[in-house]
Amino acid sequence: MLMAEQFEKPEIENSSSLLEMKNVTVVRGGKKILDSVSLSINPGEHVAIIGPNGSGKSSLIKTLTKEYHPLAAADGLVLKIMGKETWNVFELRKLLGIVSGELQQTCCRRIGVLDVVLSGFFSSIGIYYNHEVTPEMEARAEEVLDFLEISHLEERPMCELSTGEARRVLIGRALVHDPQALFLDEPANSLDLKALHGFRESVRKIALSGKSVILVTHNLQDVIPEISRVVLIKEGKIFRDGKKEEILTDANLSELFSLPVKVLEKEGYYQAWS
Ligand SMILES: Nc1ncnc2c1ncn2[C@@H]1O[C@H](COP(=O)(O)OP(=O)(O)OP(=O)(O)O)[C@@H](O)[C@H]1O
Repeated sequence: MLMAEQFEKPEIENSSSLLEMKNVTVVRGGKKILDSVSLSINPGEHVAIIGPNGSGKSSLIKTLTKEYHPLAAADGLVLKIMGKETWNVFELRKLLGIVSGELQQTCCRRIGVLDVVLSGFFSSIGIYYNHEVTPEMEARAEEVLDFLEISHLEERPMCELSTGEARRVLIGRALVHDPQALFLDEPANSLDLKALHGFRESVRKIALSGKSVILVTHNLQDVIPEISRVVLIKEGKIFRDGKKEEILTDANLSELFSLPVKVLEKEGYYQAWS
């Protein structure tokens, strides 16, 4: 992953924090969907944000990507990403590689895999007449496909790929611009066992390469062993935050999901039974 250094990047302040949120409240449809959220994540840290359906996980990501805006009037509001409060949205989205089911649906068109990966340079979906794709960009896209072991898919259209293959291509799109962090929103939904295994191995490789992996999920099975910190979110509030082993307990998960839950750990992976 050396060639990424050749590409122009926005100036990032020398920050000790990848992400700093204090008192972030977001209101949508007359309801607080994030309620005084305070969360700080360091560069290189791998974190799982876990919560039930409707707890505010996607809203948290949308707040980071400036799709949702916090209530400016909140006391002591801080929302800094890589030390900065104000961002050009396109630059920001390049620096935060985001992979979600929503993005996968948007990309499910007759666009070739290589173009989808290249479009990560332009924060677009597909390549258009005004995009200048350089040989260096193509080489970088090929390098990313190779890193993710999906070079054989390069010429296939996205709409013909399996869910697992498409998910990995979107990781490639997110990685092509060498982001500081990879944000995965419900990444393993609808993957079968083999696809799940391949997907986890790719994410583990990225985590070990030094990038932050921020995983947002309701499924404990998605939590790769490299993740050491878990944040539980319930009804738009941070409910627990700490070391994975201390947070993923029967008591915490039962309270989070409002039903009796048993947590099992095996070889660094977790599962919840109810
Ligand atoms: N634009 C919006 N307008 C109105 N309500 C919204 C909006 N976006 C989110 N919400 C509400 O905010 C709450 C949190 O939604 P969010 O999508 O963040 O949950 P989630 O934890 O990602 O859920 P899931 O696991 O089902 O994807 C839900 O009650 C949802 O209906």
